[in-house]
Amino acid sequence: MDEQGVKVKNPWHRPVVIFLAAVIIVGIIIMVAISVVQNKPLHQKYKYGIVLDAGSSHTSVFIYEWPAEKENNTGMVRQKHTCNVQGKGISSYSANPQGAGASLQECMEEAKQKIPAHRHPETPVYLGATAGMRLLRMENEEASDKVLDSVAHSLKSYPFSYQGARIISGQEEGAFGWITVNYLSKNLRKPTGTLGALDLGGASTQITFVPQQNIESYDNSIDFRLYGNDYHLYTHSFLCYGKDQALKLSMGKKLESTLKADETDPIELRDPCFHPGYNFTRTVPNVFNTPCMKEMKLANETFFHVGLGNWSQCQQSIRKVFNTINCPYSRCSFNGVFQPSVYGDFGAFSAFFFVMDFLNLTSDTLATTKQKLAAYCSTPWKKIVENHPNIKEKYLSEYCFSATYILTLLEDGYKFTSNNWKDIRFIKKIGDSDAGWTLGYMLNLTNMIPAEAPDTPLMPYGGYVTFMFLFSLLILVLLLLVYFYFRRSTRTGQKDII
Ligand SMILES: Nc1nc2c(ncn2[C@@H]2O[C@H](COP(=O)(O)OP(=O)(O)OP(=O)(O)O)[C@@H](O)[C@H]2O)c(=O)[nH]1
Ligand SMILES: [Ca+2]
Repeated sequence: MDEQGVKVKNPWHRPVVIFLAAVIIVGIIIMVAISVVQNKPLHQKYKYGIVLDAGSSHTSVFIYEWPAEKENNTGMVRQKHTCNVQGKGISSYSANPQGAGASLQECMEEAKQKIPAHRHPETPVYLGATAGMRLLRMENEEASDKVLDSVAHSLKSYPFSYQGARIISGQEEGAFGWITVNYLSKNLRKPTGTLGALDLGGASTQITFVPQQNIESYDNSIDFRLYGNDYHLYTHSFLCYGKDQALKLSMGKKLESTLKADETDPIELRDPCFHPGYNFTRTVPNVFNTPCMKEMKLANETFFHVGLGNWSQCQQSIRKVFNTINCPYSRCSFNGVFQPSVYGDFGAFSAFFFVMDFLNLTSDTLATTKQKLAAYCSTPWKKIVENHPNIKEKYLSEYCFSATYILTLLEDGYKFTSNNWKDIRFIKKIGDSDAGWTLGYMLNLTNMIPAEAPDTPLMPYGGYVTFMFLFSLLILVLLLLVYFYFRRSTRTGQKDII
């Protein structure tokens, strides 16, 4: 047979094959491109929320953002921006309530810049005040109402959706801190354990965790149903046991035992919680100007606060602020408050972190922590100042007291031991969001954590794209294999004929 006859029989004519292959490849590219583009999350569409944390020592403004179509998924809300309000907390404006509202202006203007204008009207803004305002309300309810009115008036003047300014309860503060850390750690939709929350503020401190034992007091129990799981939480907030109020309590006790009411000479308060060589003149009313203590009338208006730098004596003096005598339950932390045994891992944030991080004590054993702290406390004040020229002296002078207070609170108060000390993680942030009550508060008020788990798509977006890609690749490989197979068999046929 001649060559022409063979050519006519060959169905795999080159141009046709190239054309077909090109069409298939282009088809596959289009298919993958469409699947990517069509299913891409619309990440331009973000929603926003603003929460003001009006703490006892200062106010912070938190701006959160989340993809509009994924608001019910855990871990989707993230902190976009924070702004620290200049000056002290809003409770310090009791004598000048208008000043409280005015103090928020700078940070609220910043919020206007950070959030796209077309989202302003739908962006909720909440203000929650904590222990500083709880104390002011105890002292002077009219003044605390005026301060709240002032901040409410100020917040309403912005183009956001004002949702209220109120004093949150200690239970809320503890529970929302727990929700925040577990939401950010993505613990809430998994069967794994949860993270307890330890928050140390200036005026109060909170402990919240899922206990193994029964909760014997109604006030300390709080229930949540989140993403289809039930959580039975233990929580307690100790008013007056934030680190600033605890310092006053501790100094007040020392003053009471040192000073006599008829004393007229300038007197010295020799304090083991401050560095040797530290000497500062303080006024007596400045220690007792808190509803956390009974006022003490003293002849002296001022006293010399003199440091001794003795860690173990400091701990002895701090123990006196915890009352461990009366416990009407099977077990207590202190001051007659029920507490089950601490259980599981804990995230310890705010001042727990600031203090332990500054002293490099976030990852030591309890014994090493104590040794290092003892050495730090006995370091002369002059040397401490030399070593840290850029830190405010007020903060710097208090680290020995604060860290000793933290150890005593955790060990003697909450009953952590050297065995479970490693379960405490000193943290500031999880991902890029701060640990604190504000995120949990917003998630709760915007119903962003549903009680039941939302339906999930059959396949996640990433899995879908990968599947489409691999499947297309498989088709291409098969086509190529078929092509080469036929080409070979055609050639073999030609040879046979020749
Ligand atoms: N060393 C140090 N201390 C800080 C820092 N920020 C805040 N503090 C102090 O740490 C303590 C606790 O601060 P926060 O957690 O902000 O307390 P708060 O929210 O104002 O107080 P509460 O209303 O009791 O929660 C206060 O005594 C603050 O003065 C910091 O960056 N470094
Ligand atoms: Ca706080």
